[in-house]
Amino acid sequence: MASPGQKVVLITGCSSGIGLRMAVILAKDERKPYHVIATMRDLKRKDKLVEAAGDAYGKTLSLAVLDVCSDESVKQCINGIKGRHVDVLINNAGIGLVGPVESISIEEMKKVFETNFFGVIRMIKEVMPDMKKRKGGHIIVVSSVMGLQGVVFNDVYAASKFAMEGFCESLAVQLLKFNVILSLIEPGPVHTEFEAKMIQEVKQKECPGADPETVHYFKNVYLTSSLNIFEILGQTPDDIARCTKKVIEASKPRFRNLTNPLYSPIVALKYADETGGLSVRAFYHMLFNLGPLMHASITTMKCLTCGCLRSRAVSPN
Ligand SMILES: NC(=O)C1=CN([C@@H]2O[C@H](COP(=O)(O)OP(=O)(O)OC[C@H]3O[C@@H](n4cnc5c(N)ncnc54)[C@H](OP(=O)(O)O)[C@@H]3O)[C@@H](O)[C@H]2O)C=CC1
Ligand SMILES: CC1=C(/C=C/C(C)=C/C=C/C(C)=C/C=O)C(C)(C)CCC1
Repeated sequence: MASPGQKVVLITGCSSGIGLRMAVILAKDERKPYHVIATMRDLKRKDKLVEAAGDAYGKTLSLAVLDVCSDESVKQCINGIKGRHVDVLINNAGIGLVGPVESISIEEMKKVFETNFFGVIRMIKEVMPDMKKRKGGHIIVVSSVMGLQGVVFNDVYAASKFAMEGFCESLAVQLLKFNVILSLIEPGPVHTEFEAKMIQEVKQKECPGADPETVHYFKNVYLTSSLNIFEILGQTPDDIARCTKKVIEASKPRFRNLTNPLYSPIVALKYADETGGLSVRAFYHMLFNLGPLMHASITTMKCLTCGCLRSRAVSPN
């Protein structure tokens, strides 16, 4: 239970990856400003979290069951919290989906929206009314760079994150009137089970209904580029957790928080050309024409962002 003065932070999807590291980093803050309720849909998956939490487990970190796809589970979890009081709600639980659209069933697509979109809304609907009454609270949503810019063969996943962004952009305005803050965290590629599941999905999927040429682009061309991007630009779950902690602790938290400055130029293409042609053509070129040079072109982009190429251009020495 939270001690007086501690903020109650509830996080969804803490069995692995970003949610797990967020729970641990917040619970292990030596000043003990937080009581973290780390939730997961299946407590059988708690061991990694419990081990990483160490001494904090049972003190500044407690566990609860929560499946974001179930009204009952969400209600039960929130009703189990003293006074239903949540200061910071971190919507982290999410699933990926890759593949040619022709080969994905509508049921599979709905599952992605049920988790990534309705799962977040279900949480917000349960927690927000109390925050509005108290005139305080912070809702964090783990979106993605794919909530701003689509990526080939991630059509449905990107759509679920775009939907979330639209929902949050609209809601943030109303919430401000009630002193409730809403922030989006927008990571690029992060090394978690999400990446491993994506690789497994590409390798294992038989892609029924998709033609051989499309399957080749998915299994060979996309997978190679995607692995390159994870290798060159990938962040760790700790990077995302630290960035989120800063957002929670900021005196004026930002609405949008892109966590990876190296990925920003890829998102920026969209805003550089309002017709949308620039990003579509650039991604086409990177994917289908650059092939093995993709690695080099992303490294160049990275160097442009970090400044080393720019400084070399200014000073030839
Ligand atoms: N990794 C990446 O490259 C990026 C990830 N993101 C986003 O970050 C968030 C976390 O993903 P990440 O840590 O990378 O991936 P992981 O697969 O490691 O973690 C996802 C977590 O969500 C949980 N989850 C899935 N469905 C439900 C559900 N119905 N109810 C409750 N929990 C559920 C999983 O639980 P279980 O163990 O039970 O499956 C798991 O704990 C997601 O929203 C993802 O979209 C954003 C940008 C990049
Ligand atoms: C293939 C490919 C790309 C891939 C980007 C990837 C793979 C991004 C992954 C982001 C993740 C995993 C977000 C999670 O929410 C680019 C760079 C757009 C350029 C065009 C070709």
